[in-house]
Amino acid sequence: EPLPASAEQTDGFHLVIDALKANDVDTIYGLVGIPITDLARMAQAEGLRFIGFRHEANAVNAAAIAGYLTKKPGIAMTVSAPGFLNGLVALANATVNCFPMIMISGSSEREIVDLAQGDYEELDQLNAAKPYVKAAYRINHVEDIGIGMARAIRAAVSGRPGGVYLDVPAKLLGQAMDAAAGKKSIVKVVDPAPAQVPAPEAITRALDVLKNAKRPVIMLGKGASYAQADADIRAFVEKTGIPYLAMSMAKGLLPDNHPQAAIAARSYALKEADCVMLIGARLNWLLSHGKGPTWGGKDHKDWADKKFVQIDISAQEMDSNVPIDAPLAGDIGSTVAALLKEIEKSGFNKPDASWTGSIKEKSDANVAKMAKTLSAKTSPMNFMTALSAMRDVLKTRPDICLVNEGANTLDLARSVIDMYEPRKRLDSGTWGVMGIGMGYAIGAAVTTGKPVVALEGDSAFGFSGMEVETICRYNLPVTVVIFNNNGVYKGNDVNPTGGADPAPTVFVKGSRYDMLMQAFGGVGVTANTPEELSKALTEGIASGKPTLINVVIDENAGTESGRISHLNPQSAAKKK
Ligand SMILES: Cc1ncc(Cn2c(C)c(CCOP(=O)(O)OP(=O)(O)O)sc2=O)c(N)n1
Repeated sequence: EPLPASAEQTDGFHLVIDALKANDVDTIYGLVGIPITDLARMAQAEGLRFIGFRHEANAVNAAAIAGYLTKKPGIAMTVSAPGFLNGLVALANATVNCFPMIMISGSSEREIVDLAQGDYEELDQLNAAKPYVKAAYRINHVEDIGIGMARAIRAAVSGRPGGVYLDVPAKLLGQAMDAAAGKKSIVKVVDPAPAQVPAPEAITRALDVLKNAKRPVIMLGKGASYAQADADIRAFVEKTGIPYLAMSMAKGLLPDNHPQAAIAARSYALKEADCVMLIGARLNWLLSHGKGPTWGGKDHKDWADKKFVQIDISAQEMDSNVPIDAPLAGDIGSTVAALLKEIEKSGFNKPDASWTGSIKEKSDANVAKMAKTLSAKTSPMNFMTALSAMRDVLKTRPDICLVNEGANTLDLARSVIDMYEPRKRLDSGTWGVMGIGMGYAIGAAVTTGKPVVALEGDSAFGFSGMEVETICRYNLPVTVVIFNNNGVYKGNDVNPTGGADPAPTVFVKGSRYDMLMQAFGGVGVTANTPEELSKALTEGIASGKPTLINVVIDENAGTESGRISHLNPQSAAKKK
């Protein structure tokens, strides 16, 4: 006999799922266990996709990149304490990179945690998360699930996007309430990321600074990619005629072979520019903090005499490193639209051909120099000869995502492999973190439904390599390419003591990563030549099957820490 409608009950399990579905969430990335296993099963039964991982960090990385690609918060789910802590690194990375996501973790009961009475996986997760996330919330009562999820969603995507921690005590899931009241408590968030339009006077000021510049340059950051204002950003670059640079994840916003691309003349452009316009790019370590020799300054503290225009959604970002002459606090889409409108009205004279011509000259010279290195025949392959083969294959598929991490593998691929469409290059980003590879590859494959290529240094791959089983389990169209030079950075290091142990930076020689993929039913290939690499990569992409290409790279190739070796501290005490 069905219960009368008024007596019908719902509970925390169902309301968490209802709240996610009401806000168009269709995928959860996670790793089950107490207390979320049934939540995952019920979510799946109610039509959500639950992608189960082998380590929480990779699940959270997948959710983070899904957030970056869709502008909707990626959703990750972990168990309490150790599962939560495993995911926290990737949640912090999402926050640093401004990727919108929510990590929902089961947690212990407050009354036991607060008396430190030793609960199962006891940890004060809410407070442990706070320093590393944009916002952290706990829901204690079943009737608050709707508003709590709404808060988390809005916190993740509004303003500067970031990682949000949502703490769900085990008891909450079992709490029951009247079904009708439960339905009423679900909140569909209205306009979660409202436009933030800059003040008209800020628009005028910025255009004045740009119009008075003799040698302006635009720097596009991943915030510009994230904005999904691709047509307006392209129109702004082309209408102003200003040469532009792109940070690694902004590559492809305009095609890398665009006539105004200054990427191949980056050092010249940054040194010689008298005005730099930052669009969704922060002046952090990746841009030498906007000062010093990179920017034409005498020493690393010297603020070269340049004018800066900066678009950032956070007003507080301005003057972070050097004074900003024309701050534009607003979302990039609204701000670029307002700049275009003003240019329509008041016009804009393109920079003098002496400036754009000098950049083109430098670019062409550098491209010619690189072409020589790329066309060299080497055996075994080095990074550049392998990248040359990859570049030619990937050029035929501008629509697929390239995930990239490593040291030399990251730095060199960034300059060799051109991107032609926005949001296709997904890499170690702001933190230069290793371990994003398989998580990002899975998140991108699930989100886009298209083939993904993950180009990995062999050490970088090791951080998330077990997820090749996850890739096979869901039969994802991911081709993992490992540049195998037998070690962290290079493979030729020796134990300084002369002892039998391997040097801290080397791995087993001749390792066969391809067999790892075969172990789970995927396709594994070893490539010793550019031809073998091209063939395997073309077939991997076309097959849509999980594929791993173990690329044999000269162990003497590359430099320690790639292009950031200068960040290593030097020992002052020389051992006798
Ligand atoms: C989480 C984490 N651990 C360690 C590092 C340090 N690190 C490490 C360990 C790298 C791997 C370099 O080795 P690789 O084999 O992946 O790269 P190449 O062979 O391309 O140089 S790059 C780098 O900055 C890091 N960035 N992030």
